Amino acid sequence: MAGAGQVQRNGVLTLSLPSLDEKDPLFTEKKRLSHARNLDFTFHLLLPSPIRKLLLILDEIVQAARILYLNDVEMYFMEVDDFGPFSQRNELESLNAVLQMLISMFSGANPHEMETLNELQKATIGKLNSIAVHPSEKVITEKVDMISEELLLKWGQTHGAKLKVTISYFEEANRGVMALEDINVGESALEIPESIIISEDLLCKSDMFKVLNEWDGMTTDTLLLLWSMRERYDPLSDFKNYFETLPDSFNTGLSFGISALTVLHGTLVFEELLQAKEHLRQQYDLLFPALCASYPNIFRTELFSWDHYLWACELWYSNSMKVIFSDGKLKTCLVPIAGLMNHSVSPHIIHYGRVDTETKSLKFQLARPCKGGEQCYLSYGSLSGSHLVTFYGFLPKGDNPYDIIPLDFEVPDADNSYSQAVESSRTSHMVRGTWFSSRNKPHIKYGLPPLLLTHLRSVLKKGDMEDPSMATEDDENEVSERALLETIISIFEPLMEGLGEMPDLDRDDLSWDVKLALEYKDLQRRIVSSVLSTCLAGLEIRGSI
Ligand SMILES: C[S@@+](CC[C@H](N)C(=O)[O-])C[C@H]1O[C@@H](n2cnc3c(N)ncnc32)[C@H](O)[C@@H]1O
Repeated sequence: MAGAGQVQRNGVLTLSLPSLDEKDPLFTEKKRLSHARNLDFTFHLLLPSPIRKLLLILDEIVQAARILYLNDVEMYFMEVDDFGPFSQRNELESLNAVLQMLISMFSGANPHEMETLNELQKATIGKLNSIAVHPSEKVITEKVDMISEELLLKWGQTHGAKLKVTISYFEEANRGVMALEDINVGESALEIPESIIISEDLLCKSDMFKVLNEWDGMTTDTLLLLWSMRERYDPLSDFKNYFETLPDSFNTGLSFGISALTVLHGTLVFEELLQAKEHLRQQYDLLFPALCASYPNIFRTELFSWDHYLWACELWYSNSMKVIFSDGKLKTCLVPIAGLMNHSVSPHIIHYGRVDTETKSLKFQLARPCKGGEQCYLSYGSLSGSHLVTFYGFLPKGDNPYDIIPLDFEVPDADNSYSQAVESSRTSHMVRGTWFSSRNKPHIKYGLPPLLLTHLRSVLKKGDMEDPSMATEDDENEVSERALLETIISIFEPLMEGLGEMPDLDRDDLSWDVKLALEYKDLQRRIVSSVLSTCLAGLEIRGSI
């Protein structure tokens, strides 16, 4: 998306957000939505304008930016008369785009324009500061051994890393990074030189690369995995300081034991975990013991066990980032120091994917301010709880808007009348906790996604067509609304039964994996229960129960 503001000399200030990107998979949807809402991405301001008017225009600009930066889940759950905010991620992205647009206009602006831009910038920063965030976790202050982390920081700084953060211990997430001073929007909390980022570029220097390049089916990702398995134990590694800060075990879902898996039986993540683990085991069996037998000097048996392989997989799943390097190539990499940042649904940093070609460093710039002494959080992406449990081994605090339960309906037969009755051709739908829609938005009906309701109404309408009644239109609407709610209940009641009763256990005595599995199941129950409650409340209003 390219765009900028533009200052004109005739008392009109033209503000332009980036235009819609045709490569965006949601391009058509976003175009339709902005038309339907009468929103443009260019705004003309008559100068001078009273502050009240400026703030009204700013609201409109933010509304347009929200559409520009919607992702597929946010778009799916969007209600007809809901203008946002849609999520913290979307809000941060939108407000930062507005800020960038304003900043780009300062040079070349005359005093009147400058005054207006200043007012708009102040109001945008005010909006950023007022985003409700989940409180930062507490730093553990008692003496914790941080020798390897301190060595890592020193090593990074000698290689040119610039840091406004340090490494600390936190209650839930183990290590994380803490701001040493107040850091403002746009400032970098960390700058990591490209030269100390671990990527495929290192592989060509390795003897592994020479022998494995010809190995059937070898990919760069597998090469990186194998490289890190050996590098971890190499006392002469250039990245010794980095490897020494890594934990002995990662505790992701891929390491769940039988008891935790038993807890998860009947949930989505259960299948996801089994499949992921099975896939990794197959990959391992394709490589070992063959590699150890063919190249015993490079692949020492004791370093390439299944447990070591799983450790390396968990390392890359939970710690790697995708970054565009200064040569323009997108590479999966491990970024020393920055790899210690934790994820939050209220992150400070949302974009960190491109090496700055001037400084040849990866900058972690803040999208919202972070106070000195607080943990500085990253966004790992718009990830669901099941993905976070499987590949990262945690569930974030606070409401995660991407915690969805997918619902796949059968594809209607193309040439029967049923398919014509189904207005939406979409067959994959989803729900999430209805608290996301109902909170502060009392006009929203049921808190269930409009696309799902439309789909089910169409299916039910078809059912009625086969059995035409003599009822009036009002009666019909009332009957179909009840049928809709009853249908949703009939989908979700078995799901709730499948999740079973909450066991009455003292969780402090449980192992990390069983605790996490129970936490995940609680979350699923909360989501399903919110859907059932909203439908039951709807039926009650209609006097049906
Ligand atoms: C990139 S590392 C971050 C550094 C990590 N905390 C450590 O001490 O090595 C990612 C891992 O940190 C943990 N983590 C990240 N964000 C978290 C959060 N919000 N709550 C709990 N654990 C978190 C998870 O174990 C995850 O797999």
